[in-house]
Formats: sequence, structure tokens, C-alpha cells
Amino acid sequence: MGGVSIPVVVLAGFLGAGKTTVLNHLLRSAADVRLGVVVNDFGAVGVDAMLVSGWADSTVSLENGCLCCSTEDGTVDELLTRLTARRGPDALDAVVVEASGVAEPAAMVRQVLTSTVPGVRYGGLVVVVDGVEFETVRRRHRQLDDHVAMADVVILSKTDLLEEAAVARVTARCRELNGWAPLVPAANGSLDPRLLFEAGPPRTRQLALGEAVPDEAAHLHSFYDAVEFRSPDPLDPRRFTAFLDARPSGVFRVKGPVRFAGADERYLLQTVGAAVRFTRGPWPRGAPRATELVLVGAGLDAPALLADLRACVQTAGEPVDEWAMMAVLRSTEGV
Ligand SMILES: Nc1nc2c(ncn2[C@@H]2O[C@H](COP(=O)(O)OP(=O)(O)OP(=O)(O)O)[C@@H](O)[C@H]2O)c(=O)[nH]1
Repeated sequence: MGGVSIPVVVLAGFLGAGKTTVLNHLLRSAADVRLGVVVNDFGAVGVDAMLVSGWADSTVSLENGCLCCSTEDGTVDELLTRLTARRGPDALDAVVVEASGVAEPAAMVRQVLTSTVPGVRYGGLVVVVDGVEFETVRRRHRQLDDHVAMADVVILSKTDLLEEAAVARVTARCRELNGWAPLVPAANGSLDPRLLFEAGPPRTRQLALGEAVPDEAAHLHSFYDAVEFRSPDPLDPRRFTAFLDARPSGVFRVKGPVRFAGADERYLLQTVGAAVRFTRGPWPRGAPRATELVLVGAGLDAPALLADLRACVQTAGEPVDEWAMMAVLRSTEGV
């Protein structure tokens, strides 16, 4: 790849749709493309940065703010300037901006289109559609239909969890909304990177520039809150799994590393809707051995959630029996 200007691709999709999973697959499989990444977490805990760093040639992260709303303050330009400062053999071939799960894609696209950073150009909008949750979420948020409609590429995620008939249903719905963008099914993010970087010029340029971007009150994130919880002390596995089982229905997404009493490894928690998944692995070198969670949802009672989470922390001298981790292991990948 290479050339005079660096394409900046916007990767969008609702909370937990699979954006980071797609991004990580791209970073691993497009070894000949030097990729820079902008991640934007909705919340102060930079979980997405944690999940992609180490793979990208260069990563910049914006936590606790929404890139789609930073129209005036030059945040996008500043991030792009940092990424594109590299020259010569280190210069990047492309940049992917991973929107937060409640960002407004039209506003993100406009940010890139109106960027004054020299040497970058808008590379298109990729929208990840959660094959499992799409119908449920679009009943609540009709904005999702517009997001699909303006995509240059639609990625249908989680097809491994769906029956063929369900894949066909979601595919047909996406086709109704967007008749011309390539629609790519992707289990666990696996797709051909050329689809994103060689898909030709984006067709949303006119649409994105000409169309009014919804005002902030209509943005998805005006319906959502993020609650952060941090504890250097380990959590009791039984109490924490009981907390997850009984979490209020408004909590749509929980993610971040968990430190359990009686376990040496890191358990990375991801919940999307009803699904709960832990991934077990070593603590990255230099990372604090602490639980750092972000909970995203609608109408959250933050003080009550935080009190419930604090009650999960193991108290000094409290014994942990050998079966305590069973409930966690049931939802842990590869166990
Ligand atoms: N089985 C299965 N799980 C998936 C797939 N894609 C994503 N997931 C899981 O869904 C959860 C959310 O995936 P992410 O890639 O973090 O989603 P995201 O869109 O980046 O999430 P936010 O940034 O929080 O909006 C994780 O537990 C993923 O492992 C898929 O194709 N199949």
C-alpha cells in the first residue's frame, strides 16, 4: 500500500457489536499494512485500548469523551496528527477510527471529512451489525437503521452463534436498509482486510457532507450512562457471578479485567445483552492487578451498582473455597 494520502476508515456499530474483534483480526491478518488506530471508549476505563494495543503500529486513545461530539475542539485532528507524524518507512498505510458503541457515525464521518490534517483522506464507513442483538436493539433505537443505510461496508458479526435462517433474516433486513454496500458475514471478526482497504472510494461522501448530522440530543449516547468500578482488592467469585446474574436489565454492556480471589490469572469480562463471557489469560506485564470495569446502559442507578460491586470485594481474611471459581469457569472461553 502507500501513496500520497492515508485513508482514515471509520469503524462503527452499536455497543458490543464486535468492532474491537474485527479490528484485532485486521491488525493480525493485514501484516503488510501498517495500521494506526484511534480508539474511543465510552467511559474512563480504556478497555478497548487495552484490547488492541500491542497489535497496532500506533494507537491513540480517547477515554471518557465522545469523538463524535468533539466537532469544535480539534480532538480528531490532534489524534490524527499524532498518528500521521511518522515518516519514511514508519509511515502508516491506513488509520482505523473505532467509534464508541454509542457514537453517531454520521458525525464521526464528518469529523474525518472536515479534518484539516494534511495527508489524510476519508476512507469510508464500516458498520458492524450484531447478528444476535440487531433486531432487539433496532426496536429501541431506529437510528441503527440509518447507520446501516449510510455504511460503505456492512459486517455481520456473530454468525457463528446464529442458525442459518437467522443469518438470512438479518442479512435481508440489512439489504433492505442498504442495497449496495458489500455485506460481509464475519464470525469472530474474520474477514478479508482487502474489503476495507481496497473497497474503492467511499460512496457516502456526498451523503455525509450534505446531510444534517443529528443534534446531540438525538445521539445514542444521550440515552446511555457509563459507570466505572475499580478495585485493587480481589473479588469474591461467587458474589460477583451472583451480581452478574442479577444485573439490572438496563446494563447492556460490561467489560474489563477482573481480579478474582484465589485465581492468579486475569479474567477479561465481556457482557453484551444477556451474553456473559470471560477470557482467561496472564496479566499483561506492567498492568495493574486490579478489577477495572465499565458498565454501560440506560437509566443506570450508579450509586446502587457501585455499592453492589463493592460488596463483591473479598474482605480481609475471608476464605475462598476451591469450588468458588466454578460459576466463573462455566462462562470462560476454552475451559
Ligand atoms: N461468538 C462470537 N462472539 C463475538 C463475535 N464478535 C464479537 N464477539 C464477542 O462479543 C463481545 C463484544 O465484542 P467487541 O469486539 O468488544 O465489541 P465492540 O463493538 O468493540 O464493543 P464496544 O466497543 O464496547 O461497543 C466480546 O465478548 C467478543 O468476544 C463473533 O463473531 N462471534
